[in-house]
Amino acid sequence: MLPLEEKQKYPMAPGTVQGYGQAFVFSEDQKLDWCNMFALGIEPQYVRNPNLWPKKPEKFSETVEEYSGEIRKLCYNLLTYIALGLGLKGDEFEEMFGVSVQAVRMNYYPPCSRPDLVLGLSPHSDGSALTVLQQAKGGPVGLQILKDNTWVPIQPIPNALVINIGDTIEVLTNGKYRSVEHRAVAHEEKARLSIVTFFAPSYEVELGPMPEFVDENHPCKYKIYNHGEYSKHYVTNKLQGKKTLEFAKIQTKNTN
Ligand SMILES: O=C(O)CCC(=O)C(=O)O
Ligand SMILES: [Fe+2]
Repeated sequence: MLPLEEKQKYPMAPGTVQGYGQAFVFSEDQKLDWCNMFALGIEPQYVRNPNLWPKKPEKFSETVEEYSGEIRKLCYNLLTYIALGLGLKGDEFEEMFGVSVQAVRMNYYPPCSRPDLVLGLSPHSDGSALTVLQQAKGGPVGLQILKDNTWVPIQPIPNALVINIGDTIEVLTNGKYRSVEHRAVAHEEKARLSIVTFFAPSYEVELGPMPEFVDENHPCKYKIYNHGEYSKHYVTNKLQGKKTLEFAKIQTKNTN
């Protein structure tokens, strides 16, 4: 592992999500997650901050480029099959998304002597369309998803990626496919590393439920909004379950 002073050459500035540090921290009183992150914007080029690309290890940048190129192809393939599975044209999402925004985040969860007192990463859904999550070999179970109000641990499968549906797909399908609420827990003795790719529409894209998923039995749940604004809202708020998705919800009158 790189020494701290090397990592600190690439700091995540307050209110930003790229570089080394802790994201989603908004107050002195906030209980911090037991996790160090290193995050980079990958595509399109304008989301990159070259000053944050580490010079060490020597092959880091080349490896990230190669890995991200392959994951990008995978995401486009997944979106094709998801579209076909939903009865849409295979290239529906690709066309709608424009030049998709891709970012990578490496989450390092050190061992914690009192894992019962902390969370590795607070509950949230991802603000992406799809998330591709890779877990380092030999690490402990850390990822959990919320299913029927119960946190279910996701056993890492060797050489397998975990694919999560993000908020964009939930909105586009008017809730037919829901973004998964998840969190990470720390382990008493073992460190854990996850490498997570977020794949999302271009920031200019206006999103809302597709007409195919709205009818009298399925009223429109989300408004039309700009994805760039949603992303901004997402990264400037605390991780708190699926709360950020409320940004996109059509407010129904409270009839109580
Ligand atoms: O480490 C994990 O398994 C979860 C990471 C995650 O949810 C994220 O980075 O958004
Ligand atoms: Fe996540």
